[in-house]
Amino acid sequence: MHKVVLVTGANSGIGLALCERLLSQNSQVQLCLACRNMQRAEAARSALLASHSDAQIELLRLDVGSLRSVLKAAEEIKQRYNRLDYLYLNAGIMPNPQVDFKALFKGLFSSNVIHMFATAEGLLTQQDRVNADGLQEVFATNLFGHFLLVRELEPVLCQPEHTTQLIWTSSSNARRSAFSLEDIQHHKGVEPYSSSKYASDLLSLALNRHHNSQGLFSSVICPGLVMTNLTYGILPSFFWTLIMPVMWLIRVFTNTFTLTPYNGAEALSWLFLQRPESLDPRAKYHSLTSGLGNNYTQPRKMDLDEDMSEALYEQLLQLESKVRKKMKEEEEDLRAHKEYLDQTE
Ligand SMILES: NC(=O)C1=CN([C@@H]2O[C@H](COP(=O)(O)OP(=O)(O)OC[C@H]3O[C@@H](n4cnc5c(N)ncnc54)[C@H](OP(=O)(O)O)[C@@H]3O)[C@@H](O)[C@H]2O)C=CC1
Ligand SMILES: CC(C)=CCC[C@@H](C)[C@H]1CC[C@H]2C3=C(CC[C@]12C)[C@@]1(C)CCC(=O)C[C@@H]1CC3
Repeated sequence: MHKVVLVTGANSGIGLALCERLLSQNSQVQLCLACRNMQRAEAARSALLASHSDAQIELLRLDVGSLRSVLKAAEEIKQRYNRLDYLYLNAGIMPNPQVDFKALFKGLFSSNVIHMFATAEGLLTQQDRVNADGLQEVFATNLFGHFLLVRELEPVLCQPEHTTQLIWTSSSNARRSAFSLEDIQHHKGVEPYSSSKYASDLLSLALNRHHNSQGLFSSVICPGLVMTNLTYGILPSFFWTLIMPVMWLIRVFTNTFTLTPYNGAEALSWLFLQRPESLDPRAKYHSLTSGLGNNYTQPRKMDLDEDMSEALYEQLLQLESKVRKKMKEEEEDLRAHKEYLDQTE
Protein backbone atom coordinates (compact mmCIF):
# COMPACT_ATOMS: atom_id res chain seq x y z
CA MET A 1 0.00 0.00 0.00
CA HIS A 2 1.20 3.54 -0.80
CA LYS A 3 2.42 5.51 2.22
CA VAL A 4 0.43 8.67 2.93
CA VAL A 5 2.67 11.55 4.07
CA LEU A 6 1.52 15.02 5.11
CA VAL A 7 4.08 17.82 5.48
CA THR A 8 3.26 21.21 7.02
CA GLY A 9 5.22 24.18 5.66
CA ALA A 10 6.07 22.12 2.57
CA ASN A 11 6.34 24.95 0.05
CA SER A 12 9.88 26.08 0.85
CA GLY A 13 13.15 25.39 2.66
CA ILE A 14 13.51 22.18 4.65
CA GLY A 15 9.88 21.06 4.08
CA LEU A 16 10.21 21.26 0.29
CA ALA A 17 13.63 19.56 0.35
CA LEU A 18 12.10 16.77 2.44
CA CYS A 19 9.35 16.24 -0.17
CA GLU A 20 11.98 16.06 -2.91
CA ARG A 21 13.99 13.51 -0.91
CA LEU A 22 10.94 11.39 -0.07
CA LEU A 23 9.95 11.19 -3.73
CA SER A 24 13.50 10.18 -4.67
CA GLN A 25 13.46 7.48 -1.96
CA ASN A 26 9.99 6.17 -2.78
CA SER A 27 8.23 7.33 -5.95
CA GLN A 28 4.99 5.64 -4.81
CA VAL A 29 4.56 7.85 -1.78
CA GLN A 30 1.31 9.84 -1.62
CA LEU A 31 2.32 13.37 -0.61
CA CYS A 32 0.10 16.08 0.82
CA LEU A 33 1.64 19.55 0.95
CA ALA A 34 -0.12 21.48 3.74
CA CYS A 35 0.55 25.18 3.19
CA ARG A 36 -1.02 28.50 4.10
CA ASN A 37 -0.42 30.10 0.70
CA MET A 38 -1.89 28.14 -2.22
CA GLN A 39 0.10 29.98 -4.87
CA ARG A 40 3.36 29.00 -3.17
CA ALA A 41 1.98 25.48 -2.68
CA GLU A 42 1.20 25.21 -6.43
CA ALA A 43 4.72 26.41 -7.25
CA ALA A 44 6.19 23.78 -4.92
CA ARG A 45 4.06 21.05 -6.52
CA SER A 46 5.20 22.14 -10.01
CA ALA A 47 8.84 22.08 -8.89
CA LEU A 48 8.43 18.56 -7.47
CA LEU A 49 6.59 17.33 -10.58
CA ALA A 50 9.38 18.69 -12.78
CA SER A 51 11.74 16.07 -11.33
CA HIS A 52 9.13 13.38 -10.42
CA SER A 53 6.52 13.56 -13.18
CA ASP A 54 4.45 10.56 -11.95
CA ALA A 55 4.36 11.65 -8.32
CA GLN A 56 1.07 11.77 -6.42
CA ILE A 57 1.02 15.23 -4.85
CA GLU A 58 -2.04 16.83 -3.30
CA LEU A 59 -2.33 20.29 -1.79
CA LEU A 60 -4.13 21.30 1.38
CA ARG A 61 -4.77 24.80 2.67
CA LEU A 62 -3.50 24.96 6.25
CA ASP A 63 -2.47 27.96 8.29
CA VAL A 64 -1.14 26.37 11.48
CA GLY A 65 -1.23 29.80 13.13
CA SER A 66 -5.03 29.99 12.81
CA LEU A 67 -7.26 27.75 14.94
CA ARG A 68 -10.16 27.78 12.47
CA SER A 69 -7.87 26.92 9.57
CA VAL A 70 -6.47 23.96 11.56
CA LEU A 71 -9.96 22.63 12.34
CA LYS A 72 -11.06 23.03 8.70
CA ALA A 73 -7.91 21.35 7.37
CA ALA A 74 -8.29 18.46 9.82
CA GLU A 75 -11.86 17.87 8.56
CA GLU A 76 -10.58 17.86 4.98
CA ILE A 77 -7.80 15.39 5.86
CA LYS A 78 -10.31 13.04 7.53
CA GLN A 79 -12.47 13.15 4.39
CA ARG A 80 -9.57 12.57 2.00
CA TYR A 81 -7.57 9.89 3.81
CA ASN A 82 -8.55 7.01 6.03
CA ARG A 83 -4.95 6.68 7.23
CA LEU A 84 -1.82 8.78 7.57
CA ASP A 85 1.55 7.05 7.82
CA TYR A 86 3.71 10.13 8.45
CA LEU A 87 2.79 13.58 9.70
CA TYR A 88 5.73 15.99 9.45
CA LEU A 89 5.10 18.97 11.75
CA ASN A 90 7.58 21.25 10.06
CA ALA A 91 6.02 24.71 9.57
CA GLY A 92 7.68 27.32 11.76
CA ILE A 93 8.41 31.01 12.13
CA MET A 94 10.96 33.24 13.78
CA PRO A 95 9.53 36.81 13.54
CA ASN A 96 11.66 39.94 13.91
CA PRO A 97 14.91 38.23 14.90
CA GLN A 98 17.68 40.36 16.42
CA VAL A 99 21.31 39.21 16.56
CA ASP A 100 23.37 40.41 19.53
CA PHE A 101 26.59 41.22 17.62
CA LYS A 102 28.40 42.22 20.82
CA ALA A 103 27.76 38.76 22.29
CA LEU A 104 28.76 37.19 18.96
CA PHE A 105 32.07 39.04 18.96
CA LYS A 106 32.74 38.18 22.62
CA GLY A 107 31.80 34.56 22.00
CA LEU A 108 34.34 34.29 19.17
CA PHE A 109 37.13 34.55 21.74
CA SER A 110 35.62 32.24 24.35
CA SER A 111 35.99 28.51 24.85
CA ASN A 112 32.24 28.30 24.17
CA VAL A 113 32.55 29.32 20.53
CA ILE A 114 31.50 25.98 18.96
CA HIS A 115 28.50 25.67 21.28
CA MET A 116 27.55 29.27 20.43
CA PHE A 117 27.58 28.57 16.67
CA ALA A 118 25.71 25.30 17.08
CA THR A 119 22.89 26.57 19.31
CA ALA A 120 22.89 30.40 18.96
CA GLU A 121 22.68 30.53 22.77
CA GLY A 122 22.88 34.15 23.92
CA LEU A 123 22.89 35.45 20.35
CA LEU A 124 19.30 35.70 19.25
CA THR A 125 16.06 37.34 20.45
CA GLN A 126 12.71 37.85 18.71
CA GLN A 127 9.74 40.18 18.97
CA ASP A 128 6.50 38.24 19.24
CA ARG A 129 2.89 39.49 18.97
CA VAL A 130 -0.63 38.40 19.78
CA ASN A 131 -2.46 36.81 16.82
CA ALA A 132 -6.15 37.00 15.79
CA ASP A 133 -6.98 34.07 18.13
CA GLY A 134 -5.49 35.94 21.10
CA LEU A 135 -2.45 33.63 21.30
CA GLN A 136 1.26 34.47 21.10
CA GLU A 137 2.05 34.01 17.40
CA VAL A 138 5.25 31.95 17.71
CA PHE A 139 3.69 29.56 20.22
CA ALA A 140 0.51 29.32 18.10
CA THR A 141 2.39 28.56 14.87
CA ASN A 142 5.32 26.45 16.02
CA LEU A 143 3.48 24.45 18.67
CA PHE A 144 -0.21 24.90 19.43
CA GLY A 145 -1.58 24.77 15.86
CA HIS A 146 0.28 21.51 15.35
CA PHE A 147 -0.94 20.19 18.71
CA LEU A 148 -4.57 20.96 17.76
CA LEU A 149 -4.05 19.29 14.39
CA VAL A 150 -2.79 16.13 16.09
CA ARG A 151 -5.70 16.18 18.56
CA GLU A 152 -8.24 16.58 15.73
CA LEU A 153 -6.64 13.80 13.72
CA GLU A 154 -6.41 11.31 16.59
CA PRO A 155 -9.01 8.96 15.04
CA VAL A 156 -6.89 8.75 11.86
CA LEU A 157 -3.52 8.71 13.63
CA CYS A 158 -4.32 6.24 16.42
CA GLN A 159 -5.22 3.03 14.64
CA PRO A 160 -3.85 -0.01 16.47
CA GLU A 161 -3.58 -2.08 13.28
CA HIS A 162 -0.81 0.17 11.85
CA THR A 163 1.72 2.70 13.11
CA THR A 164 1.89 6.43 12.40
CA GLN A 165 4.94 8.65 12.87
CA LEU A 166 4.71 12.28 13.96
CA ILE A 167 7.95 14.10 13.22
CA TRP A 168 8.57 17.58 14.63
CA THR A 169 11.15 19.92 13.14
CA SER A 170 12.67 21.21 16.36
CA SER A 171 15.97 23.07 16.71
CA SER A 172 19.32 23.15 18.48
CA ASN A 173 18.09 26.54 19.72
CA ALA A 174 15.47 24.75 21.92
CA ARG A 175 16.61 25.51 25.48
CA ARG A 176 15.12 24.56 28.82
CA SER A 177 15.98 27.93 30.39
CA ALA A 178 13.96 29.75 27.69
CA PHE A 179 10.82 27.79 28.59
CA SER A 180 8.61 28.17 31.64
CA LEU A 181 5.56 26.17 32.70
CA GLU A 182 4.26 29.43 34.23
CA ASP A 183 4.33 31.09 30.80
CA ILE A 184 4.09 28.40 28.12
CA GLN A 185 3.23 30.97 25.42
CA HIS A 186 6.31 33.02 26.34
CA HIS A 187 4.37 36.29 26.85
CA LYS A 188 7.12 37.74 28.99
CA GLY A 189 10.44 36.72 27.47
CA VAL A 190 12.40 37.61 24.34
CA GLU A 191 13.13 34.07 23.13
CA PRO A 192 9.72 32.80 21.97
CA TYR A 193 11.35 30.66 19.25
CA SER A 194 13.62 28.79 21.66
CA SER A 195 10.71 28.36 24.09
CA SER A 196 8.36 27.00 21.39
CA LYS A 197 10.97 24.51 20.17
CA TYR A 198 11.74 23.29 23.69
CA ALA A 199 7.98 22.91 24.19
CA SER A 200 7.80 20.73 21.05
CA ASP A 201 10.53 18.48 22.52
CA LEU A 202 8.52 18.13 25.76
CA LEU A 203 5.27 17.57 23.90
CA SER A 204 6.76 14.86 21.72
CA LEU A 205 7.76 12.95 24.86
CA ALA A 206 4.24 13.30 26.30
CA LEU A 207 2.60 12.19 23.03
CA ASN A 208 4.70 9.03 23.10
CA ARG A 209 3.66 8.32 26.69
CA HIS A 210 -0.01 8.76 25.89
CA HIS A 211 -0.24 7.23 22.42
CA ASN A 212 2.46 4.61 21.76
CA SER A 213 0.03 1.89 22.82
CA GLN A 214 -2.34 3.13 20.08
CA GLY A 215 0.31 2.92 17.36
CA LEU A 216 1.23 6.62 17.35
CA PHE A 217 4.96 7.48 17.69
CA SER A 218 6.47 10.95 17.91
CA SER A 219 10.06 12.10 17.24
CA VAL A 220 11.91 15.40 17.07
CA ILE A 221 14.70 16.38 14.74
CA CYS A 222 17.14 19.26 14.44
CA PRO A 223 18.05 20.23 10.86
CA GLY A 224 21.17 22.21 11.84
CA LEU A 225 21.80 25.71 10.49
CA VAL A 226 20.21 25.85 7.04
CA MET A 227 19.99 28.67 4.49
CA THR A 228 16.23 29.21 4.06
CA ASN A 229 13.72 32.06 4.18
CA LEU A 230 13.91 31.74 7.98
CA THR A 231 17.66 32.41 8.12
CA TYR A 232 17.35 35.12 5.40
CA GLY A 233 15.09 36.87 7.91
CA ILE A 234 17.96 36.92 10.43
CA LEU A 235 20.63 38.31 8.08
CA PRO A 236 20.15 39.23 4.38
CA SER A 237 20.88 36.51 1.83
CA PHE A 238 23.78 38.45 0.26
CA PHE A 239 25.51 38.52 3.67
CA TRP A 240 25.15 34.75 4.06
CA THR A 241 26.54 34.32 0.51
CA LEU A 242 29.49 36.57 1.37
CA ILE A 243 30.40 34.61 4.51
CA MET A 244 29.80 31.17 2.94
CA PRO A 245 33.56 30.31 2.89
CA VAL A 246 33.70 31.10 6.64
CA MET A 247 30.68 28.84 7.19
CA TRP A 248 32.33 25.96 5.31
CA LEU A 249 35.35 26.46 7.57
CA ILE A 250 33.16 26.46 10.73
CA ARG A 251 31.59 23.22 9.47
CA VAL A 252 34.95 21.52 9.97
CA PHE A 253 34.56 22.22 13.73
CA THR A 254 30.77 21.85 14.11
CA ASN A 255 28.93 19.42 11.87
CA THR A 256 25.66 21.27 12.65
CA PHE A 257 26.28 23.74 9.78
CA THR A 258 24.30 21.66 7.28
CA LEU A 259 23.69 24.82 5.22
CA THR A 260 21.52 23.45 2.38
CA PRO A 261 17.85 22.45 2.77
CA TYR A 262 18.74 19.04 1.27
CA ASN A 263 21.31 18.42 4.04
CA GLY A 264 18.96 19.84 6.68
CA ALA A 265 16.25 17.35 5.67
CA GLU A 266 18.63 14.41 6.32
CA ALA A 267 17.17 13.37 9.71
CA LEU A 268 13.60 13.87 8.46
CA SER A 269 14.15 11.50 5.55
CA TRP A 270 16.19 9.09 7.69
CA LEU A 271 13.25 8.78 10.11
CA PHE A 272 11.00 7.87 7.17
CA LEU A 273 13.00 4.65 6.87
CA GLN A 274 13.01 3.69 10.56
CA ARG A 275 10.70 1.37 12.46
CA PRO A 276 9.04 3.79 14.92
CA GLU A 277 9.22 1.23 17.75
CA SER A 278 13.02 1.30 17.48
CA LEU A 279 13.30 5.07 18.07
CA ASP A 280 14.29 6.69 21.35
CA PRO A 281 11.55 9.10 22.59
CA ARG A 282 14.16 11.05 24.62
CA ALA A 283 16.50 11.58 21.66
CA LYS A 284 16.63 14.43 19.19
CA TYR A 285 17.68 13.22 15.76
CA HIS A 286 20.22 15.66 14.31
CA SER A 287 20.94 16.23 10.63
CA LEU A 288 24.72 16.62 10.48
CA THR A 289 27.15 17.38 7.66
CA SER A 290 30.86 16.69 7.96
CA GLY A 291 33.63 19.05 6.83
CA LEU A 292 33.84 16.98 3.63
CA GLY A 293 30.11 17.47 3.00
CA ASN A 294 28.86 13.99 4.00
CA ASN A 295 25.40 13.79 5.57
CA TYR A 296 24.39 11.61 8.46
CA THR A 297 21.83 11.42 11.27
CA GLN A 298 22.82 11.21 14.90
CA PRO A 299 20.55 10.84 17.97
CA ARG A 300 21.46 13.01 20.95
CA LYS A 301 19.80 12.78 24.36
CA MET A 302 17.53 15.74 25.19
CA ASP A 303 17.45 17.62 28.47
CA LEU A 304 13.86 16.63 29.34
CA ASP A 305 11.90 16.04 32.50
CA GLU A 306 8.98 13.58 32.50
CA ASP A 307 6.89 15.64 34.98
CA MET A 308 7.48 18.84 33.05
CA SER A 309 6.38 17.20 29.81
CA GLU A 310 3.20 15.90 31.47
CA ALA A 311 2.48 19.32 33.00
CA LEU A 312 2.85 20.98 29.58
CA TYR A 313 0.57 18.35 28.00
CA GLU A 314 -2.09 19.05 30.66
CA GLN A 315 -1.83 22.79 30.07
CA LEU A 316 -2.18 22.33 26.32
CA LEU A 317 -5.31 20.22 26.83
CA GLN A 318 -6.75 22.95 29.09
CA LEU A 319 -5.92 25.66 26.55
CA GLU A 320 -7.52 23.52 23.85
CA SER A 321 -10.81 23.31 25.85
CA LYS A 322 -10.67 27.05 26.43
CA VAL A 323 -10.17 27.98 22.77
CA ARG A 324 -12.82 25.50 21.60
CA LYS A 325 -15.32 27.02 24.06
CA LYS A 326 -14.45 30.52 22.86
CA MET A 327 -14.85 29.54 19.20
CA LYS A 328 -18.23 27.93 19.94
CA GLU A 329 -19.43 31.08 21.73
CA GLU A 330 -18.27 33.24 18.82
CA GLU A 331 -20.15 31.02 16.36
CA GLU A 332 -23.32 31.19 18.49
CA ASP A 333 -23.05 34.99 18.70
CA LEU A 334 -22.66 35.16 14.94
CA ARG A 335 -25.66 32.89 14.38
CA ALA A 336 -27.80 34.96 16.78
CA HIS A 337 -26.70 38.15 15.04
CA LYS A 338 -27.60 36.71 11.62
CA GLU A 339 -31.03 35.59 12.91
CA TYR A 340 -31.62 39.08 14.28
CA LEU A 341 -30.70 40.65 10.94
CA ASP A 342 -33.02 38.22 9.08
CA GLN A 343 -35.92 39.11 11.40
CA THR A 344 -35.42 42.86 11.09
CA GLU A 345 -35.28 42.76 7.26
N1 LIG B 1 16.65 27.17 8.80
C1 LIG B 1 17.23 26.74 9.91
O1 LIG B 1 18.44 26.96 10.14
C2 LIG B 1 16.43 25.98 10.90
C3 LIG B 1 15.08 25.78 10.75
N2 LIG B 1 14.39 25.06 11.70
C4 LIG B 1 12.96 24.81 11.56
O2 LIG B 1 12.71 24.22 10.30
C5 LIG B 1 11.34 24.43 9.95
C6 LIG B 1 11.26 24.85 8.51
O3 LIG B 1 11.85 26.13 8.38
P1 LIG B 1 12.79 26.56 7.18
O4 LIG B 1 12.65 25.60 6.08
O5 LIG B 1 14.12 26.85 7.74
O6 LIG B 1 12.18 27.98 6.81
P2 LIG B 1 11.18 28.43 5.66
O7 LIG B 1 10.73 29.78 6.05
O8 LIG B 1 11.76 28.21 4.33
O9 LIG B 1 9.99 27.39 5.82
C7 LIG B 1 8.98 27.53 6.75
C8 LIG B 1 7.74 26.93 6.18
O10 LIG B 1 6.71 27.04 7.17
C9 LIG B 1 5.61 27.66 6.57
N3 LIG B 1 4.80 28.37 7.54
C10 LIG B 1 5.14 29.38 8.34
N4 LIG B 1 4.08 29.79 9.05
C11 LIG B 1 3.05 29.01 8.68
C12 LIG B 1 1.69 28.93 9.03
N5 LIG B 1 1.15 29.77 9.92
N6 LIG B 1 0.92 27.99 8.46
C13 LIG B 1 1.43 27.15 7.55
N7 LIG B 1 2.69 27.17 7.14
C14 LIG B 1 3.49 28.10 7.70
C15 LIG B 1 6.19 28.60 5.54
O11 LIG B 1 5.19 29.00 4.63
P3 LIG B 1 5.27 30.42 3.86
O12 LIG B 1 6.15 30.21 2.68
O13 LIG B 1 3.84 30.67 3.50
O14 LIG B 1 5.82 31.41 4.83
C16 LIG B 1 7.24 27.70 4.95
O15 LIG B 1 6.70 26.81 4.04
C17 LIG B 1 10.82 25.46 10.95
O16 LIG B 1 10.04 24.80 11.91
C18 LIG B 1 12.07 26.02 11.57
O17 LIG B 1 11.86 26.49 12.87
C19 LIG B 1 15.03 24.52 12.78
C20 LIG B 1 16.37 24.69 12.96
C21 LIG B 1 17.18 25.43 12.04
C1 LIG C 1 30.30 34.02 11.03
C2 LIG C 1 28.89 33.61 11.20
C3 LIG C 1 28.57 32.19 10.92
C4 LIG C 1 27.99 34.51 11.58
C5 LIG C 1 26.53 34.24 11.84
C6 LIG C 1 26.22 34.44 13.28
C7 LIG C 1 24.77 34.14 13.64
C8 LIG C 1 23.83 35.01 12.84
C9 LIG C 1 24.46 32.63 13.51
C10 LIG C 1 25.40 31.81 14.40
C11 LIG C 1 24.62 30.58 14.85
C12 LIG C 1 23.35 30.63 14.02
C13 LIG C 1 22.16 29.77 14.34
C14 LIG C 1 20.89 30.20 13.96
C15 LIG C 1 20.67 31.53 13.33
C16 LIG C 1 21.94 32.26 12.88
C17 LIG C 1 23.05 32.13 13.92
C18 LIG C 1 22.59 32.78 15.22
C19 LIG C 1 19.66 29.38 14.31
C20 LIG C 1 19.09 29.99 15.56
C21 LIG C 1 18.58 29.46 13.22
C22 LIG C 1 17.33 28.73 13.58
C23 LIG C 1 17.48 27.54 14.43
O1 LIG C 1 16.50 26.88 14.68
C24 LIG C 1 18.79 27.14 15.01
C25 LIG C 1 19.98 27.90 14.48
C26 LIG C 1 21.19 27.71 15.42
C27 LIG C 1 22.42 28.43 14.91
